[in-house]
This record gives sequence, C-alpha cells and structure tokens, in this order.
Amino acid sequence: MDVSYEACSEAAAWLRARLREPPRVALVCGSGLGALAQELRDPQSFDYAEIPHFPRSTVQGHAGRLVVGRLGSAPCAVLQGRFHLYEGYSPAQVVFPLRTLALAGVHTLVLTNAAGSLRPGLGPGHLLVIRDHIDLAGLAGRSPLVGPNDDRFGPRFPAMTGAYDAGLRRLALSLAPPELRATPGVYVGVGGPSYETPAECRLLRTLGADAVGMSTVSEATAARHLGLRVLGLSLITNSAPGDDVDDDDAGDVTACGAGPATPTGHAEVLAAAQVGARHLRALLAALAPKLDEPGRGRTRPDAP
Ligand SMILES: O=P(O)(O)O[C@H]1O[C@H](CO)[C@@H](O)[C@H]1O
Ligand code: HPA
Repeated sequence: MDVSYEACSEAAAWLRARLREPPRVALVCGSGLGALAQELRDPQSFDYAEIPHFPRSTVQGHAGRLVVGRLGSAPCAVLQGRFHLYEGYSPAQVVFPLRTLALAGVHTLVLTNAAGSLRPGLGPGHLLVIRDHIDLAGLAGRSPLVGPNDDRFGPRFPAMTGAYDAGLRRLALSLAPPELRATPGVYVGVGGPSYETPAECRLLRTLGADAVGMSTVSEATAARHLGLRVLGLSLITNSAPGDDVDDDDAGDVTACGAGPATPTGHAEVLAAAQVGARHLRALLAALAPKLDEPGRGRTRPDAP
C-alpha cells in the first residue's frame, strides 16, 4: 500500500471533489463508538474501499466508513473505523486516513477509544480525558514517523509536550455529562491483540498509566507531526486486573474497584462502549461549537 504524501494528496483530492465543503474537524471512532457519526447533520458517506489508497477495516465494531457532515456548525469528518498495529498494518498505514483528512483541510482531531482502566475508582462507563500518553510501540521504534521524513507532513523531530490540547481538554472535562465522571489521565498504547496479564497491568501502573488500549498513540503522534490540535477521549469499558488479583484467578475478582476484572473479550468491550456512546454523543454535541474556530488551520506554512 502506498502511504506517501502523494498518495495522501490523491485521497484528499478525491474526497474534496465529492464533498460539499472541506472538513475542518475529524473524529476517529473507537471500538463500538461508530454511533458518534449520528451527531452529524447532512451526512455524506463513503466506504473506505472507495477511497484511493485507504486501508480496509478488519476489526468488529469498526465499520470502515467515512461520514462527512456538520457537527454543530463545523464541517466534520468521522472515521467509523480505525486501524491497529495488531491487524498487521504498518504504523504509516494506521495513520494514513488522518493524514489524508489533514491534507483535505482538517485542523482539529478528536480521537476516541475504548480502554481498560488501570486506576482504582475509574470504571466502566467513565471517561478518561487524555492528558498525555505513553506510546510503547513508538518507544520501541514503531512510530509512524520512522523512516525518511517528508517535510510536507511535518518536521523530523516534532515535540510531543502538550500533545493533547489543554484548552480542549478543559472544555471536555467541564462539558462532559455527569454520568461519564470525566477525569484527566494518561493513556498507554500497547500492541495487543491479547489483553494484558495482571503482571503487565502492574507494570503499566508503575509507568504512570491510568488506562490501556491498543490504539490512539500512533494517531496522536502523526497528528502532532501535522500540526493538528488533538483531543483524546477514552471511554472505559472494563477494569484491568488489579494488584489484588491473584494471577491464577484473575477472572473471578473485581479489579481496580469497579466492574468486572478484565476483559474477557472484545464482545464485552463493544457492549460497554455502546452503552457509554450515548453520553459521549452528548459531550460531542456540547463541544461542537468550540471545535472549529475561524482562522484556525494547519500550522504548517505549506498546508494545501
Ligand atoms: O482503541 P479502540 O480502537 O477503541 O479499540 C480497543 O478495543 C479493542 C480491544 O477490545 C482494541 O482494538 C482496543 O484498542
Ligand atoms: N486492554 C487493552 N485494550 C483495551 C482494553 C484493555 O483492557 N479494553 C478495551 N480496549
């Protein structure tokens, strides 16, 4: 698969030729969160298979469809389906859709995901508003930015301090429906697709992580490389095994305080995400007026 700047530009031009207006905000739906696209007015919808160079979704709960419409007054593109490293995609393939959307006009990216809680008191149905992340694959050399740098996407060495926009985070925390018990925290991205062992969860906790998942970090890294503003929202679908869990019977014991000790399977993750999606939709509707701002654009001078 061609993941070059030229391939992204071709996909972006294909989209722009079909859209009533270029998108300025993009939203990536996490597992089971495809219903977030229902917030869009006047939607136009495209299967990923139609869009030049796009990868194909292989995971249940990721429809593989791009829906473009208005979120409040903001032209918004919703990716109903993301790509994960465990599907066998390279890091550059994982971030191809959001690079395409950036070239099509997007300046603000909302990343959503389903995640396991590592923090006592943070349980299924709660929302972690991502303050920072730990990219285990990236730290091990599997960043989407590895390889020759194309300066048209961004600089060779982008900063990742403040990667998640503080203003958007504060807004999300203040506007979230009370049912989500929204709290800021650190998301750790792991490779998957097996869920974590109790010992791995202990390790991730000592690293300072509050929630764990298999996505988001590559996308946030590529988005900052592109100069996009990023908001990250983790809907907690399960608790990861806690310190109190005996490795022999992790399935029997309630873990970090709330909900079943971890996951059991993707079906449960999808079911929990679908329950929380209702409140997440309310949050998006409340955030909508703040996501697009006149004058805001990609911070790179040569942005198309
Ligand atoms: O991060 P999203 O795409 O929401 O999906 C999460 O759910 C799947 C595991 O159930 C993994 O892909 C994990 O990353
Ligand atoms: N671990 C990793 N990814 C996940 C989890 C989890 O516990 N829950 C949802 N996605």
